[in-house]
Amino acid sequence: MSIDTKICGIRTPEVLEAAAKHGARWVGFNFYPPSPRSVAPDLGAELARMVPTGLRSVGLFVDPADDELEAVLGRVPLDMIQLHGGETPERVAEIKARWAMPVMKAIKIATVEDLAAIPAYAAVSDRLLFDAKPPKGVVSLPGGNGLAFDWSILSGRTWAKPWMLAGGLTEANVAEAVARTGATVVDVSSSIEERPGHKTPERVERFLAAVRAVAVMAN
Ligand SMILES: O=C(O)c1ccccc1NCC(=O)[C@H](O)[C@H](O)COP(=O)(O)O
Repeated sequence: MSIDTKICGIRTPEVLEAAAKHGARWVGFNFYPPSPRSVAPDLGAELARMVPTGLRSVGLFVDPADDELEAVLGRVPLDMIQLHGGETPERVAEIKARWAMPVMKAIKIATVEDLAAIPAYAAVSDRLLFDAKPPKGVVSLPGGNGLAFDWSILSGRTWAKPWMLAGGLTEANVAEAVARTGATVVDVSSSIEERPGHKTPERVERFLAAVRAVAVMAN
C-alpha cells in the first residue's frame, strides 16, 4: 500500500519543486486572504502553471463568494476546488455545478457527532478532507492550525467518497495517524514550516520520506 500526500499552502517555486521531486501527488494553493499561506491570484497562476503533469493542483477557499471564485478560477489552472469553511451541502453542489470542477469539502472533526454531517457532503462532493475542528476562541483560522483530532473517531469506518486526512500531521506522527484511520492520502501544512506561511524544501522532503516509510512498513 502506498500513501499519497498533499502539500498544502505552497507559496514558492522551490517548495513546489521539492514537493514534486520527493513524491507528493497533490499540491494546494491557498486563496483565503487572512491566511499567512495565502497567495494572490497572479502568484497562484504562476505557481499552478509550474505544476508538473501527474501532480494535481487544488485551490483552497473559505466560504468564497462567486466573484472571489471567478477571480481565481478565471486565471489559475486548477484540478480541484477545496472548500474549507462553513459551506452548506447546497453551496458545495452549486459551486461544483457552476464551475464544472471537482470539489473537495473539508469536514472538521472534534467528536464522533461531527461525523453526522458527512453523508450530505459526500453526496455532493468528489472527495472529503477530514481536519481538526479549531477550538472556539483559541485560533482564528478555520484550518491549517497544526492541530490533530482524535483519530480513533475515524477508525474502522468507510465513506462513500475518497478522502484525505489532515490536521497536525508531522513526520513523527504520520505513521500512527495512517494506522489509526486507514487513510491512504494525507494532507500537511504547519509542520513543514519554519514559521507560519514559510515552508522549506528540506521539511517537505523529510515529511515525504516519513510517508514513504509508512508505505514500506505497510507492505
Ligand atoms: O492553512 C491555512 O492557513 C488554512 C486557512 C484556512 C482554511 C484552511 C487552511 N488550511 C487547510 C489545509 O488544507 C491544511 O493542510 C490542513 O488544515 C492541515 O493543516 P495543518 O494542521 O497545519 O497541517
